[in-house]
Amino acid sequence: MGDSPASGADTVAAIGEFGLIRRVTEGTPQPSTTLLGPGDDAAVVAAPDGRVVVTTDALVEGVHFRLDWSTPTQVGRKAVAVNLADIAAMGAVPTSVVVALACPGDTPAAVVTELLEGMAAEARRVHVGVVGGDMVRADNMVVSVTALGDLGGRPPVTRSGASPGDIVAVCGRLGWAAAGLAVLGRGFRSPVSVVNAQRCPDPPYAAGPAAALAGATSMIDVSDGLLADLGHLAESSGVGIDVQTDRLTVAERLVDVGAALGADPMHWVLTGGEDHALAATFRSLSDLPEGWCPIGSVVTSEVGVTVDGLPYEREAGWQHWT
Ligand SMILES: Nc1ncnc2c1ncn2[C@@H]1O[C@H](COP(=O)(O)OP(=O)(O)OP(=O)(O)O)[C@@H](O)[C@H]1O
Ligand SMILES: Cc1ncc(C[n+]2csc(CCOP(=O)(O)O)c2C)c(N)n1
Ligand SMILES: [Mg+2]
Ligand SMILES: [Mg+2]
Ligand SMILES: [Mg+2]
Repeated sequence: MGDSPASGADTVAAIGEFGLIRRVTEGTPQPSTTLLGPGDDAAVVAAPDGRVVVTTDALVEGVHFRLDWSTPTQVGRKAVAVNLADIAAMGAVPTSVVVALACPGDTPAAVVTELLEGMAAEARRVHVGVVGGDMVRADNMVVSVTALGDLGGRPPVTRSGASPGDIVAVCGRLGWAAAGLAVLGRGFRSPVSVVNAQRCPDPPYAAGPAAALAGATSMIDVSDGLLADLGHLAESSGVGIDVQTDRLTVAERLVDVGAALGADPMHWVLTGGEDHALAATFRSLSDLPEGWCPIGSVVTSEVGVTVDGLPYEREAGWQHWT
């Protein structure tokens, strides 16, 4: 599964760049919004409302995933999912995905094909195609995805539209991937529910456009941690946000894992990234679409995020390089 380099005929180096491209693109079905798919210098995709939403995020082996923790399929799914979550966080629906893969030459070709199949599978969940990509040599694996999306005629839901008096709400899981990371980091492989949440998120894609339709005033996906990402909303909007911990449910599974590892599960909920829940603000409680839960409010205090009215003393979320 990638932890022992393959030798012989079926490595990336043996098949070569163009053989590999043929292997992963030929015969791949495309949805009707793909007007011209992989194989030319660029793809052509429909942009139904004349505007295109575009986002990109890269996953790096050893930083975002380990091939002894996750299958190539899970890594591929995750790489696409984190990007589709950013499209959803704008209130858009995805229209297509392009992918880039860098890996060493002794990577088994099966690792590459499974990874790309995982990407295509996650894209298929939202009825979009992988319409192009790139494959290059590198010392470590890097998977980079660009996703395009469509606003369906609505304005984008930005990070900057929250105002005092708004309700802060979330849709999706919080703390599960962080619990999974803690489990994997200690060398365990179970409970599988939290470990799988770390291996690949299950973002509530449809909740983004639903929030937009319901009049969400701002929105973000939780990639780095709830407090860290609400911090981006607060800063962009120039507001304060207070999170009420009695509004946050800590799943029984997280309580159990926290007890087993001597960790505080509420800390995972407040600061764990990688579940890609959506967090948004709404003018009133009655605006919240199904599946959204109120967790706090936008306040007039200084710009930033508080927890139960107080500053949070620990790290608010993940930061590269610190
Ligand atoms: N090198 C860059 N050049 C231009 N814009 C960038 C660059 N890196 C990040 N940005 C922009 O900065 C903003 C914040 O980026 P960030 O990666 O933190 O957002 P995100 O993808 O929502 O979070 P995450 O990466 O944790 O999933 C985005 O609009 C992104 O496009
Ligand atoms: C092997 C391994 N070590 C650590 C982590 C934890 N981790 C990595 S990136 C990130 C935040 C989102 O990143 P980004 O801001 O780049 O989207 C988190 C919580 C992991 N997933 N795998
Ligand atoms: Mg990003
Ligand atoms: Mg985001
Ligand atoms: Mg992102």
